[in-house]
Amino acid sequence: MAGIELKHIQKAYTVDGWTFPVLKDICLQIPENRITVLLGKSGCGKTTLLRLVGDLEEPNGGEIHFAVTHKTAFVFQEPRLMPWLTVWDNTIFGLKKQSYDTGEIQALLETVGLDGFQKAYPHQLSGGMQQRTAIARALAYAPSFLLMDEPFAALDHFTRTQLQKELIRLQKSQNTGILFVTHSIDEALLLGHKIAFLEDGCIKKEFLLDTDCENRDLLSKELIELKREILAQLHL
Ligand SMILES: Nc1ncnc2c1ncn2[C@@H]1O[C@H](COP(=O)(O)OP(=O)(O)OP(=O)(O)O)[C@@H](O)[C@H]1O
Repeated sequence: MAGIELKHIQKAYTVDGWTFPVLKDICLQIPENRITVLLGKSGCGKTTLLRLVGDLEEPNGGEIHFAVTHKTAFVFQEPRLMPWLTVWDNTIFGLKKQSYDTGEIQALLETVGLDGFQKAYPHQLSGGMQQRTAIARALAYAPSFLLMDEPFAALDHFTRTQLQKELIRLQKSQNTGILFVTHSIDEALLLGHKIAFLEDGCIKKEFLLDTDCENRDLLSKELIELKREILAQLHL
């Protein structure tokens, strides 16, 4: 099996003696080398699902199947960099000394647009550059799947648009699978090869997009129609 398969995943939390289900019956195929977007309203359980896939939490029921070899790395909404470390040292943070190639790390920093900033500290970077460092750190680990939890939500429109484009380029060049959480329909339409709409603890609908991510136009007839279809799911 290639990619990740979620079979009838359940997850409930107990707070103050009261147990409530968040994920009731999640079935989803997350393909390798593609961007799968998990889209849904605030509080519907997107982060919970991402944490289960990243093995940060255990499901109460169901199964998660991975391809034989897999490595996951996270990128969160906040960059979560070490303030006392440079861009370079943040990027290699967590890697064993002999396990990386200096030339490859340099190439990675060039790819994410941070060449020349290797010696800069986080406070000397813009928000977008900090998030690029977080992406470089995750990619330095050479994951088969990158798990991204609203990584651009805190950025301004222009930086967000630029990083979305860069992510599409990076995904192609690194051939990494991405599970990307967002509650922005536009972001889902721009990035997703597959969009999984999460509601009421289940994947209510999946949308597959044929067009190459690099050539998407939110104002195209195809994407406007798809946006209408997604909005219709929201019952607003
Ligand atoms: N560790 C926890 N203990 C108890 N309840 C939790 C825990 N983590 C999440 N929850 C609850 O699970 C529900 C889903 O939370 P989750 O963060 O997965 O949603 P989300 O879709 O990612 O939301 P948002 O888009 O606002 O980030 C919420 O009601 C939240 O309060």
